[in-house]
Amino acid sequence: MRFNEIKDESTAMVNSFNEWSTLKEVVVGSPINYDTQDLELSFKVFFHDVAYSAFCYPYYETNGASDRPNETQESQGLVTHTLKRKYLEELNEDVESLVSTLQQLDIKVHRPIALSKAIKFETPYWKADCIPALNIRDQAIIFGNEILETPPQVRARYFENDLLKPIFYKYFEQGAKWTNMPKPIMTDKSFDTSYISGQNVPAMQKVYPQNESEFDIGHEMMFDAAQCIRFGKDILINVATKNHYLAYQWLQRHFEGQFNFHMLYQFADNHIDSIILPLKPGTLLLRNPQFLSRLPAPLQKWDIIYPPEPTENIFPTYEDDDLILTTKYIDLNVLSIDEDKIIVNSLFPELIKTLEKHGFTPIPVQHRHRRIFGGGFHCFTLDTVREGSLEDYFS
Ligand SMILES: NC(=[NH2+])NCCC[C@H](N)C(=O)O
Repeated sequence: MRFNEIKDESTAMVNSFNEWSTLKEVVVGSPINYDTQDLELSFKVFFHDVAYSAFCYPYYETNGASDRPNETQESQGLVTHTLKRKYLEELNEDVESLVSTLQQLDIKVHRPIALSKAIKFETPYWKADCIPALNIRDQAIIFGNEILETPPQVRARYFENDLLKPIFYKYFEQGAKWTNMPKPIMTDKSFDTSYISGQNVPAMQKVYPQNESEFDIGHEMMFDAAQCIRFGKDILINVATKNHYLAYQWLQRHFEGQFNFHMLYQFADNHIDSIILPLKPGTLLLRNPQFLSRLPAPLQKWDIIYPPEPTENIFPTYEDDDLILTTKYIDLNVLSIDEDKIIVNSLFPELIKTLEKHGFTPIPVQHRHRRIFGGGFHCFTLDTVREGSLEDYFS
């Protein structure tokens, strides 16, 4: 029997074991039609660390809704935040310049399907507004020749990876393994909120109400790929909740004998690629010395580069009704082209200087609205093909 093949001979075999080996192919996310954020439980839990104060009082204290001009409450109670057009247009310009920079470096760039319009969807359990495949680091990771899709933590991202399917099929045709972790039902009770309540958040029930459902099955596996950092055979994995812990167990069993997972306990609420990024074997970018003693022993012997403390003036000035979704450390989220060249935000020249001092060659690209759209260059990309093979950097 013969089937039509969608083989694209110029696409190579998926091969990526770490964050720094010479980059050959990469997926760059698309911000098209990123208009809306649903301010519901999963979103608020996910962005708690940074956005908590923005979501909360006095609006939610009183009625759970908001009177800000760019927020609306639909009849079913879903509060949505509308992102400003200007930010989206400027973001799109910056993403396009990232794409052309990568192409000039002779790297093959794949793009997801762009969201053609705002899409509302519902599962048997809840409703959401689709988010485009922009922060594509978050829900997929490459382990060698395997594409692994992780189980979403934000409801609006449930179908986001569908926008990557044409790319994953191309790699599948080239021989990639392709695995999905179990998808969560995601009722309110699926979320372990102990990380948040552990911080003594007042009025937990008001801000993060968890209603009962007949479909409740307890805490589920929910976890993002961006909670992992790859060092060949060894993988760091941030675990802050029971939801993450279940995923950690899944990964250990699935990759037993292939990869070692080193748990970092509550390094952050979820993603760690604005805290730690290895730049080459023996050299690590680390947000600050507080994290050093909590790293696996072999890494504590590496050369550590601490980025300069970011100042507010490297960010655009935002208005009261804008939702800031990242810490000021987001520009640490660089993308390595190889062991020398690194794509760095041109708006953080102090970081560029620091990297130059350590012998790297930064390639500046402008990225203005990283705090509004929740990601830097590492978040916006998925490095599907890098040179090299499985190696042990820890012994
Ligand atoms: N893969 C990502 N989307 N990473 C973004 C991490 C941002 C991090 N939570 C911070 O606030 O600095």
